[in-house]
Amino acid sequence: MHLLPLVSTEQIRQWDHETIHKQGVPSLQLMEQAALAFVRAFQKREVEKKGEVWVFAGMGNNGGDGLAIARLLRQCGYRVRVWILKIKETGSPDFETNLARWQRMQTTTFIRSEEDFPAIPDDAVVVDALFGTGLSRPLDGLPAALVQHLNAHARRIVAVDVPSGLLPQQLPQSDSVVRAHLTITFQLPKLCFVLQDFAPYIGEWEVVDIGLSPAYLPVILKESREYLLTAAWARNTYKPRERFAHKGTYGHALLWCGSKGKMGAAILCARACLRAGVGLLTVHAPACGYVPLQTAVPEAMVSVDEQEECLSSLPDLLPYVAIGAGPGIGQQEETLHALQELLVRATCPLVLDADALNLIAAHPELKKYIPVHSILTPHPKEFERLLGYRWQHEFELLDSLRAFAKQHQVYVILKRAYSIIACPGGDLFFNTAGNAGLAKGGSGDVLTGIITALLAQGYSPKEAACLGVYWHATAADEAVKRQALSTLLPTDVVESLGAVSWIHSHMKYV
Ligand SMILES: NC(=O)C1=CN([C@@H]2O[C@H](COP(=O)(O)OP(=O)(O)OC[C@H]3O[C@@H](n4cnc5c(N)ncnc54)[C@H](O)[C@@H]3O)[C@@H](O)[C@H]2O)[C@@H](O)CC1
Ligand SMILES: [K+]
Repeated sequence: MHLLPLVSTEQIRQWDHETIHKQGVPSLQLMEQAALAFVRAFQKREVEKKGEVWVFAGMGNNGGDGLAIARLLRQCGYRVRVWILKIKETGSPDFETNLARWQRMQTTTFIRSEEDFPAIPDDAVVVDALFGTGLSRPLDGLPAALVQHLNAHARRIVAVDVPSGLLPQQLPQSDSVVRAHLTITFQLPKLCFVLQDFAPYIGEWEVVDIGLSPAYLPVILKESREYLLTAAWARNTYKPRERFAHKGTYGHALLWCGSKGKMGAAILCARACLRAGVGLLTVHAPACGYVPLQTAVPEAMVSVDEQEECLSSLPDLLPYVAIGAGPGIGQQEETLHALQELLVRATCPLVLDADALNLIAAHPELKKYIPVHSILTPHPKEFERLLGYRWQHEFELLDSLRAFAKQHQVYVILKRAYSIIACPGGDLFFNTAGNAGLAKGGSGDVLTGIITALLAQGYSPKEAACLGVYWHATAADEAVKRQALSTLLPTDVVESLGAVSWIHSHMKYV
């Protein structure tokens, strides 16, 4: 387990409710725990205490959190000021209690109209505690004006739980949503945190544990259809090498890749496949690839195509338990025919990438031949070609991914920042590891090699897709410790596959 469910605000409210009413944790105590968790994260990130912290609080529980945070930050030595958006007579009970506690230490200023908006100093950090998950509709009137004032004048905004004005289940359409630089959110990440359309509002984000009852987590996990991949999950899923293993234990993979001018793709893919633990590897490549492959990847066997410059045939497929196809193959007519034959004849799931996907997109009649449980690894443009249309927004993208995976009974990996893995059963997995150094030709070839290796070693297609994405990304994170984002090469990612920390807990020195 150890996957993190990405939740809706409804789910998290239900969890709050269960913790308060079934586990008997008073809501005021929960608020204090939330504030404390927030302050710990805040302290690590906002170490400068030169400027003041300006807390803007609403009158619901998010505002109550803000007041408790103000008190705790003050105790930690920050200079804190509090503004309260006064839109009604009385706030929630926990807000009122925390207001009284704060007012015993320091005064507050109430904002009743736009004339009350303060000029915000450049060195102040704004804590946005106006509205949280209780918001029911987009902001308007005075709250909307205050949000716009903060967006226009605050140099740094840290949001409590969610940026105020954001409705996590709806696209942000108005400009009355706080544009936070950092969001410190409670207990679990919300689905919108991994969606591109929400990124300008959420900024960086961090999840803090506020101590909601673990007894309720299984209910959330059961209901959830979207998850975040984590190191703990990867550690659990990864199968360590067995003492009495031999090369046959870890499968014989075939990579069907390369063409003249693109043999590098085949080489990168093959190196990644070997590093990711495959027992035996054969690369089927055009004749022009024979010497480069044998030289650059001596561990791999090479099966030579009849054609000099592009793929036109298949080897006997019987020996192989996993097949990766596509890197560097080009889109020649002969290759198209051979690809169709591969799709028809393969008896194991395939990993399909790059021009294999483009050929399928250009000849949609091929889709019906894709073996069930194959793994497709398009980047957004390739997925758009496969779909035949462009999605308008991220929620539509998620629907399209699910529908495509279900219709064709395949796993789709949408490669981008926060890659998404869509499963035929409807589950979505999100990866938040990795970095912009991966935005370079050759990164996809490495991913295909890793996933093919995992399939060959007996991982299920779902595990191979998810673990492959996570391994690739965390290897890139490891590699940038010695490289800049701009200088990172796919080769560095391959070389770092063995350096990721989650893999090493399995080493047994006996
Ligand atoms: N006991 C709990 O349930 C906990 C809640 N926590 C905090 O509580 C937050 C949720 O608190 P609440 O449910 O009180 O709600 P919020 O504090 O998010 O805001 C709701 C308040 O805004 C008003 N409101 C809603 N929509 C509005 C709109 N469009 N324009 C103007 N006013 C509007 C409501 O009448 C209500 O007073 C979470 O985000 C989190 O910060 C944490 O303290 C942890 C524990
Ligand atoms: K907020």
